[in-house]
Amino acid sequence: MSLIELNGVEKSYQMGEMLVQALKGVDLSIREQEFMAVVGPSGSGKSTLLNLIGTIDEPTAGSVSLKGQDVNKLKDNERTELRNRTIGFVFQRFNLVPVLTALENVSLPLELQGIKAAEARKRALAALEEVGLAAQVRHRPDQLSGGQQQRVAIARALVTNPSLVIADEPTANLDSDTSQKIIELMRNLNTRHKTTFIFSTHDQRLLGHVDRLVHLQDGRIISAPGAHS
Ligand SMILES: Nc1ncnc2c1ncn2[C@@H]1O[C@H](COP(=O)(O)OP(=O)(O)OP(=O)(O)O)[C@@H](O)[C@H]1O
Repeated sequence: MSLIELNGVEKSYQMGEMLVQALKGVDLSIREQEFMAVVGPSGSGKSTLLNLIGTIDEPTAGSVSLKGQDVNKLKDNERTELRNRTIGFVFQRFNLVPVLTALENVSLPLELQGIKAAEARKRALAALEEVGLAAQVRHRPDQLSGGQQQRVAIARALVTNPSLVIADEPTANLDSDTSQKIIELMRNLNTRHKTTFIFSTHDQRLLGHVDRLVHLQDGRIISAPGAHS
């Protein structure tokens, strides 16, 4: 079974008088454990696509299914619950809570799920060790480099054991060496945990590790070869 299935997905935004068609009929099936990149020029619809896959936005037409469930047919609270249980997010600007330490940032999603503080800290510590930040757990975001902050964000996305991690331009604010290392880290975690990863990028040099490349242009997929092709 596919983890995610998009059928005939369209997305339009009303901008005053103008209708912007961000996605114009996208069919896409994403399997468990895939490591997939979405590329395309600015404005081609990458963020729109990731937001739909992440169930944080709804299509204007067509359907998005996650684990066999048509997301549009769920009530708001059911969709939020499915999202919290299934998907982790990594952002371009890291989006860490500035006043919290790395450990507290990574513990937070677990505590929000009602997991006791001691258990949450234990799991957060293990996640931070996995991304190579054992020595920085007590640092606040402003005491970490950009690459380290993104590692904290990746640990935070993974600590709840999601099936899928969505990363919208996770390396946009990083230099090219650090960007490579972040993609390699995501690839390692993908292999080790069998978590599906979908990330968007403008950087062709980061595509060496991917199973699949989805190329968007003007709201349409222009190539989406199968895994390992
Ligand atoms: N909330 C919105 N309201 C109106 N138009 C939007 C909105 N979000 C996106 N768009 C438009 O939809 C189209 C696709 O935008 P999207 O952000 O998905 O592209 P992108 O490929 O992620 O671009 P970039 O690489 O610059 O981030 C663009 O024309 C954009 O202006």
